[in-house]
Amino acid sequence: MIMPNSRKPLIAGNWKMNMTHLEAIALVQNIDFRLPNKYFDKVDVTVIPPFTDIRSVQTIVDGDKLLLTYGAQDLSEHDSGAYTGEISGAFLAKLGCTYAIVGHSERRTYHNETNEVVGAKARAALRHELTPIVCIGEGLDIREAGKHIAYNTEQLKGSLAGLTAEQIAKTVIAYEPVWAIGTGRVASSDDAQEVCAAVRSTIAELAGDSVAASIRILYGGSVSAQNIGDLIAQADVDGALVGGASLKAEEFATLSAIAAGGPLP
Ligand SMILES: O=C[C@H](O)COP(=O)(O)O
Repeated sequence: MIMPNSRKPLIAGNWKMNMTHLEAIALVQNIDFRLPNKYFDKVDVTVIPPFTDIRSVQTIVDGDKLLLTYGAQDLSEHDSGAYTGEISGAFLAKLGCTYAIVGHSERRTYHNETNEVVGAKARAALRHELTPIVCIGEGLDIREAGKHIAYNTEQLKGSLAGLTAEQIAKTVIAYEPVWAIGTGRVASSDDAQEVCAAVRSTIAELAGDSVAASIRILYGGSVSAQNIGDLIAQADVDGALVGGASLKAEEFATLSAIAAGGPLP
């Protein structure tokens, strides 16, 4: 039986391919200005900028001793060597990253990343003490066919196939229905809960009840300050992977504050 666990919400802002390093500095400073330290007792907030921004973000976070963390949108499954254009987990760890997204649907779609590659990247992240945010999610055809639970369960199992229970315990899972990404068409909170609950049951099968009780499961897809309250209120939704709304400091700070249980900044 999966016992209730008080999981600290995580709000992760995936900037995707937006923001130069100069814009990144301004955005992080703006988020910090709007989100005072008191919120960080109740919510973890992280930004996931493009690789070229990470050094600048590190400088601000370290220099100003911000409680906000940061991560990367991808990493190589390899640690070093002749892999032109790739970025190693070792480099990201040295830059102070906390998280690395793996298997985002945009990587699966545009870069043909398979579950095997996603699993290898998750293991690479863990080798360097980065927390992988492992993304799964169904397309519209699967949702309309009513096969979304089976699809997501299989994608999750495939993506975590090479990981031990101890490694799974150190991951974050993000459920992002592809039809809700960047479309303004958010899944209902019931839809999000249904899949996130299935994810937790699958984690229990793979790694045991205690890991299932403690692992954080995020929802992603058109999350905004308007809908985060309903989403985070669901029993198995522990936060959000936010795209578009994470590029607006005021909205990102507001939705982070809502995830913390308020008050509004
Ligand atoms: O990683 C973030 C997701 O792809 C969601 O993006 P979105 O909030 O712009 O729909």
